[in-house]
Amino acid sequence: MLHTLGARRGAPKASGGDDNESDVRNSLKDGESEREGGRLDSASDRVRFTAETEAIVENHAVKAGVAVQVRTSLSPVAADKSRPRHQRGDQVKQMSKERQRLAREKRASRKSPEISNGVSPTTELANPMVETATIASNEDLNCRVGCVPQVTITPEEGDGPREFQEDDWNDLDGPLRRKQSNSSVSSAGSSTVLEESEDDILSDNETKSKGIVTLEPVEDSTTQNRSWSKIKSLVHWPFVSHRKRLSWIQLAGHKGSFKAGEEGTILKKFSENEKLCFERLRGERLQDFVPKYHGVTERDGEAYLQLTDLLYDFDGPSVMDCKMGVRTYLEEELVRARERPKLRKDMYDKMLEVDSDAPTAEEHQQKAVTKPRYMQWRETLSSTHTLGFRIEGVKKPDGTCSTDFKKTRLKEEVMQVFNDFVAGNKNIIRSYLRKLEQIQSVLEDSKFFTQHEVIGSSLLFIHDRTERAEVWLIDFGKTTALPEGEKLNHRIPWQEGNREDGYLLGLDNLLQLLTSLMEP
Ligand SMILES: Nc1ncnc2c1ncn2[C@@H]1O[C@H](COP(=O)(O)OP(=O)(O)OP(=O)(O)O)[C@@H](O)[C@H]1O
Ligand SMILES: O=P(O)(O)O[C@@H]1[C@H](O)[C@H](O)[C@@H](OP(=O)(O)O)[C@H](OP(=O)(O)O)[C@H]1O
Repeated sequence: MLHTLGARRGAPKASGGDDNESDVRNSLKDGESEREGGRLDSASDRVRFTAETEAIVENHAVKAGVAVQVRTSLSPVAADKSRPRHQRGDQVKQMSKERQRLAREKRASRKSPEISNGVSPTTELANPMVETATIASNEDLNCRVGCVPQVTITPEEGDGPREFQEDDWNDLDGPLRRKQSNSSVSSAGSSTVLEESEDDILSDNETKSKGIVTLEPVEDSTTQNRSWSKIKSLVHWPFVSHRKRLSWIQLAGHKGSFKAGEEGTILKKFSENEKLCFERLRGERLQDFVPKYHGVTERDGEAYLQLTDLLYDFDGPSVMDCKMGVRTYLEEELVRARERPKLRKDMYDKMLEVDSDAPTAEEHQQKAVTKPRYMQWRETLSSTHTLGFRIEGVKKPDGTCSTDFKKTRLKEEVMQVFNDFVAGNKNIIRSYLRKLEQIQSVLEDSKFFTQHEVIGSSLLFIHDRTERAEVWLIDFGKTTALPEGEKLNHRIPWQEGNREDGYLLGLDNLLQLLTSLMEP
């Protein structure tokens, strides 16, 4: 059984809000009215975009049999016409083929979690333009909001529910999925977009972890990692805890994703992608900054990654999870939402909890939004877009946990949370700064980092009363390899197609922000 403590997530929005918040909302709404008109009607769904290129959208409208209305936004993203239209269309086709290939491979490898390649879809790099990393001013925000390609789906009146397709299964079982085992959708059954998408089933608010959890022990596990088995038999653990429940801190992610592992380890639900990342990290200096990976283990037919429990050596630790990057969804997710849009009622509900004005009139009518739409909204509401990272959750030494940072966006607000987190202790800030500098230098040198799009990964800050302070990179569930020979800079602004994630922009900003906390 899992217990959750701490502040309730997504508390109803206080009225008013600061000027910048209303700017965000107005900006989004302006974008919508701008998109009115220019409609291309067709069969099952009506899809509306403010997107990077008309070519991509048109291409998909034909393929997916959906109606599209397109308006190029005035944002820097939309204004980027540097790549020829035919190339942009080809790029999408290539991604689509790549996904189908991955799905075929995934189906073939379903029996064994060990067999899969987890290679990400092929995309090309757009003309890079290096931008000096600075903490974005609040004035930048409107521009940033304008940069967001939006996807809004309105079911056509009179259209029936869409049948669950073979391709939907491919989505369920894609290399980036690890939650399908809970799904009640069977291959024999059918499902509607709204009624039974796997996302709806798995992602309502109650499934998210918000703080302290009790992890179930793992019994009868069979580890596949020989060296770890050897270590286990050689080391005499002070107490046998793998059959005990573990009181643990999980500041983000879905409940039930973790279980207690062998002494000093935790088990995370298997993800092919994440496993590949840990394997590819072998031999890299970056390994010193990620939880040690002890192989795949199985319980009741379910696979888990066995990882070092980063909390293990701490006494009453304070913990903070910062999700890195200017973007929290994969380009692939954006493309998929256009090709086969799925409406998420749970995400609409989460939006309402924070701001009842956030959904558009259509979204209110459908009582649902697409995942990219929700993720983009989360990014602009928080500091993801402006600072390249956001605070997901904090656990303090008194045991209180908070994950109520959805609207923590301004630099000053983020600094305040950090200062509270370290209780104004400059020794701890200094240690964190040292760690972050090391991480920055290791990342800049890392082959792995250069060759991967790092999305949804967090920096986990942990310190305790001894003033020991450590930072680790966690969560590689959505970290995907680039095609052979391609590289990311991680500071170049994201434009759809260039796969840049803004990870280093976020890290630069974190460093700058903590440095200013050192000032008297
Ligand atoms: N190795 C670890 N040691 C200690 N704590 C960890 C470790 N890995 C994860 N956590 C805790 O669990 C939380 C969620 O971790 P993680 O982001 O890996 O999960 P997830 O299910 O992939 O999340 P999401 O659904 O957001 O992608 C973190 O915020 C942190 O509190
Ligand atoms: O933090 P929130 O507001 O609860 O929103 C969740 C958060 O953005 C997660 O990163 C995302 O999981 P992934 O990063 O794995 O996509 C999840 O999508 P999901 O519900 O589809 O799992 C969202 O619901």
